[in-house]
Amino acid sequence: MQRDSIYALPQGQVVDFAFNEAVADVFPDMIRRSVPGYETIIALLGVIARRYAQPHSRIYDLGCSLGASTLSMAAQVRVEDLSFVCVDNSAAMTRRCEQILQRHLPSGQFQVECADIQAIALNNASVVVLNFTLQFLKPDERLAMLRHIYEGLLPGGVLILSEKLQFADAAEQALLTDIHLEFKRANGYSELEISQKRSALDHVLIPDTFAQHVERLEAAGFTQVVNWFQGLNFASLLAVKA
Ligand SMILES: C[S@@+](CC[C@H](N)C(=O)[O-])C[C@H]1O[C@@H](n2cnc3c(N)ncnc32)[C@H](O)[C@@H]1O
Ligand SMILES: O=C(O)C(=O)C[C@]1(C(=O)O)C=C[C@@H](O)C=C1
Repeated sequence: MQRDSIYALPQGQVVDFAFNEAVADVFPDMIRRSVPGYETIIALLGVIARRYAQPHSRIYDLGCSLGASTLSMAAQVRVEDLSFVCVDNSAAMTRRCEQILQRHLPSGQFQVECADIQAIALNNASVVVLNFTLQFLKPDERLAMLRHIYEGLLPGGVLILSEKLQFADAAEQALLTDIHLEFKRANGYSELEISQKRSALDHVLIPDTFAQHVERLEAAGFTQVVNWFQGLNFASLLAVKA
């Protein structure tokens, strides 16, 4: 695995974070060292998908990056005639994702699309995964995305939504941000790497509060919303369509 050193040297002006070739090259290392619980979430996604996957349906992995969620689900799910649709608008990601999935899954079982997840057709879905992707959409476009997913889900289908959280309570926000920075230091990131990445993500990753997520999921139509994981300021919810 290639080590992430993207922000190791001082950059005159830190540009907005983008999922480009350089990020795609180091992505597995970057996300493991940045998101507390990432590996656990990936492993448990598969277990959750196993419960909800329906025969003759599709699983959508939206903002798939290198396909980690799809690989975990494909290893767990055991139903007949199930296919995976993996979508990302970064060509650097989808090119690598296609190669990785080809090595692990039968070619008829998956498709990888380079597209905006807001523009894709979505239907016959038993499971939809947004693993750290919704946070990159403009806040005023997020409800429409969830409604689109809800419409494309089969009855009994599930959306698994993982996000970085922010907190309405200033003390809770400060405490969890602080421990998250300690987590990054413990994983070998320098102060310079941490601060440059924070500037790069500033207007790009806009987190919501847990309450905003629940309210938006309910507004989109989901009846059961459950917080199944939290590691510091990162959480994952599951939302079921009745
Ligand atoms: C943090 S990564 C997701 C990680 C991945 N789901 C995983 O579990 O390993 C976010 C991904 O979402 C993609 N993305 C962001 N906005 C998007 C959009 N509007 N349409 C498609 N992909 C998008 C990015 O290119 C990036 O690869
Ligand atoms: O908050 C941070 O510092 C992060 O790095 C978070 C985050 C994410 O949640 O997607 C941002 C970009 C990278 O893809 C990996 C992790």
